[in-house]
Amino acid sequence: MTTISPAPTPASGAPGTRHKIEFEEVTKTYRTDSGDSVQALASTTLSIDEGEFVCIVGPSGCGKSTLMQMLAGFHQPTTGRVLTDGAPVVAPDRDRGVVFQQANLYPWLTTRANVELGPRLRGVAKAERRAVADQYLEMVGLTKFADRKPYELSGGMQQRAQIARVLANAPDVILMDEPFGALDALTRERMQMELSQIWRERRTTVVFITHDVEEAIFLGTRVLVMTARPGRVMLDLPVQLTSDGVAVPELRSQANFIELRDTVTEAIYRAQDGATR
Ligand SMILES: Nc1ncnc2c1ncn2[C@@H]1O[C@H](COP(=O)(O)OP(=O)(O)OP(=O)(O)O)[C@@H](O)[C@H]1O
Repeated sequence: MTTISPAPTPASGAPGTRHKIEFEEVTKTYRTDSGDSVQALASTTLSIDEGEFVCIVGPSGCGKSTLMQMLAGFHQPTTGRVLTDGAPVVAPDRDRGVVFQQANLYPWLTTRANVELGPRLRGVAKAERRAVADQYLEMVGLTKFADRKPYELSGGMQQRAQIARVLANAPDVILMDEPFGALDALTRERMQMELSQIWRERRTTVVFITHDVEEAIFLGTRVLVMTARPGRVMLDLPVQLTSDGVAVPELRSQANFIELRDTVTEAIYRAQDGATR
């Protein structure tokens, strides 16, 4: 039976334990072009351990992408600190690979050249980087399309190529912002299975934003639900549906899956209601 426990206290590790990712009382307020302030994130303290697959859900505009962009190093917090391996995040870094909703492949490069790009920019020798690219292209089922240009690939294939490109950079942490949001239902399910498989093989720390509650529970080892803006984590649920944490399609009809889905959905409704009051 899946355990549902209340959100852990902010510093959930033992004293002196170093987490993979830490948010220490992080807030974010944007200043718009017209001079207004928009507080996207309320004070957020959160820790994520190595190998966790953390899914973040919440109402539209609640600050999910803001949280991830600070973790990626695209934005700095207004107050507080974001740390990885105990060091403040000050800029984007190849240790944190980002997969966006729309695959952002370079259109003039072949699929293989796109995947090879990271190792190439790091000065990895040609034979080695080609071997790395081919390994990941095979992993995502794109070997036959290695010499094609992105426009010759379907949306799902481009997304797989983007994932291969991120993996080829051997990041410590993979950040995914609604990576399957633009895909049709069938492709989306296939991609979820592939991602789960990749995670089983590598156990890379993953932070994954989605609007799809079932996707979050299916993939995550932990699901965070955020309140409406200014966002903060209102629910922090561990998910243990299989012994190795890997998703299989049958999970969706299990009673504990449905129970978790209802708990998370109800929390999102509460968050939305809170926003409209
Ligand atoms: N660069 C920016 N300048 C001003 N306001 C911003 C900026 N980026 C985001 N915001 C505002 O901050 C709030 C949170 O945005 P964010 O994109 O983080 O939410 P989200 O939860 O990812 O939304 P969605 O689920 O719709 O993608 C929103 O009100 C948004 O309009």
